[in-house]
Amino acid sequence: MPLLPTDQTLFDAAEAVRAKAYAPYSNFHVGAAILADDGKIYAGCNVENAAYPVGNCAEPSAIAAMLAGGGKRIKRIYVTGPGTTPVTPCGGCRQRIREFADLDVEVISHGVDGTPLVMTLGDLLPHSFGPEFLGK
Ligand SMILES: O=c1ccn([C@H]2C[C@H](O)[C@@H](CO)O2)c(=O)[nH]1
Ligand SMILES: [Zn+2]
Repeated sequence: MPLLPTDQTLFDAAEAVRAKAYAPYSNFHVGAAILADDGKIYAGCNVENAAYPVGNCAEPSAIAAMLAGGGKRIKRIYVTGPGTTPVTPCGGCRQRIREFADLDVEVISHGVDGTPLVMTLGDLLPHSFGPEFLGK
């Protein structure tokens, strides 16, 4: 199946930033593109480090870009990676997305050549802990 047509712009943004990923250690380049509540698209890539554990994923880069650019909430997020297998956010990133998205927000993942996998944040992170537990 081809891309969901209305998501072409988000996919293109994820792919454009994926080309800028700094991933010399894994050679696994990831891009993330957020459609935010302000209607803008914010993108980020993974940034690895010689001290492996301090590298970061694409999703927090995109979240940081959103906040820096004035967006506050994630309305939709696209994650792209190499190959044909959808790249779903890692566990830590699911929690990071949780901070800024409602549980019905769709997280769309796929490799550049693959079929999109559309899941809600609630599907990806069931029974989750979030800001409302702390009164936010
Ligand atoms: O959803 C994901 C999964 C992995 N990575 C990155 C982390 C690391 O740089 C590389 C290999 O795990 O891919 C992301 O950016 N996002
Ligand atoms: Zn991650």
